Amino acid sequence: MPAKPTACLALADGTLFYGRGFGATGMRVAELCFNTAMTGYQEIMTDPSYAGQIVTFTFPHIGNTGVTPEDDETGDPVAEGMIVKWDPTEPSNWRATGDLVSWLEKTGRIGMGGVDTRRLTRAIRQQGAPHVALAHDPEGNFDIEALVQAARGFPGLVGLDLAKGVTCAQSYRWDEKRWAWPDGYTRREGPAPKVVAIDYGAKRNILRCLASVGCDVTVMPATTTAEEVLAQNPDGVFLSNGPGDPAATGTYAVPMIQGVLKADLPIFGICLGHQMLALALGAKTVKMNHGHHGANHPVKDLESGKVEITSMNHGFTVDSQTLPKGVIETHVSLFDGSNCGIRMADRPVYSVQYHPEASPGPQDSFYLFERFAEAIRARGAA
Ligand SMILES: NC(=O)CC[C@H](N)C(=O)O
Repeated sequence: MPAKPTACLALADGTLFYGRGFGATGMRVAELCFNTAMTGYQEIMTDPSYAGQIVTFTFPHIGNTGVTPEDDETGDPVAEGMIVKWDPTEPSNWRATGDLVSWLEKTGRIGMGGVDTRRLTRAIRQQGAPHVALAHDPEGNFDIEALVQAARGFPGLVGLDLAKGVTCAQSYRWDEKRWAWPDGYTRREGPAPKVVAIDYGAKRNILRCLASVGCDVTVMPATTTAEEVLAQNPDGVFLSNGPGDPAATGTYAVPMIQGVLKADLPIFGICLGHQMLALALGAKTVKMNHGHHGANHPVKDLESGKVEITSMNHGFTVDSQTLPKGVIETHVSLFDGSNCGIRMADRPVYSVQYHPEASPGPQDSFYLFERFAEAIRARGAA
């Protein structure tokens, strides 16, 4: 710790953490979470589901592999800032085109190093994801009272629809497949079943996974109506991940999903998409204490008995007690028993709370994309 810290994190309860600032300067207010992934900091920072949040990385070495535009899950970082144990070092990776610190500076995100992230993680677990203000000033001048007040002024994520801020402005086609050595990204070609993917803040790797299992993907904005979706004549509909409170985004997404359900098409949802499918089927969602954010979360598939190690990023959850008749709980978290998947008993409509696209994380759950493509083909699509 230098004589004069250049970054300060103020929690709404008045707890203060000091460290070394890097990246952009200024102040950000947000909800604070922690992520336990050992790799993939760039994918995490650019995951649109992190809108309104600052991420504490429990893995101490962050920044070692630099950054590359190939690993962006969307255009620029979406998380408001990052808190790490050690200051980022010079990157060492053949894929790197830049370093983490310059990238944060260029894209207006604050970083803070030199923090006892174990103590901070414990505080997050004990308090529930706190509201915080993170300030970076190279001169080290902080108005502590103003920072604590700013943290207290953050409205929180409950009731917040953030999907409209991160969705695409217009529909577009997607044909890029998953990254594979030695060719990197390649493109899907030829006739294929048509999938409409509703973008509530979709991670690019989800779209790549859909293309990799042979879907012709059209991405549509969050506020698209059921009529507009069905006018595309899709063979299947995908509901993406995204930030904020599913109940708030659900005010317009749920009527769309219910309209599409009437058309009896295969539907697949991930994370926010899972939560909103559950809402559309009549269940309820609730805010969790500190959520699940990491790449090491064990999930049990209740139908096969198999355990998958999954990637997670969510602060809300589906209350499985509220699932209506005809909707089956298919997956549960082995950390806390919370709901991790549902399906309709009588047709290929299903969703998971976790991230089968990984990015970052293990790829145990890729079979869910294959299952979606099979369900579509089983109904006679190209
Ligand atoms: N990754 C996501 O889609 C997150 C969903 C929702 N915003 C949550 O925090 O629970």
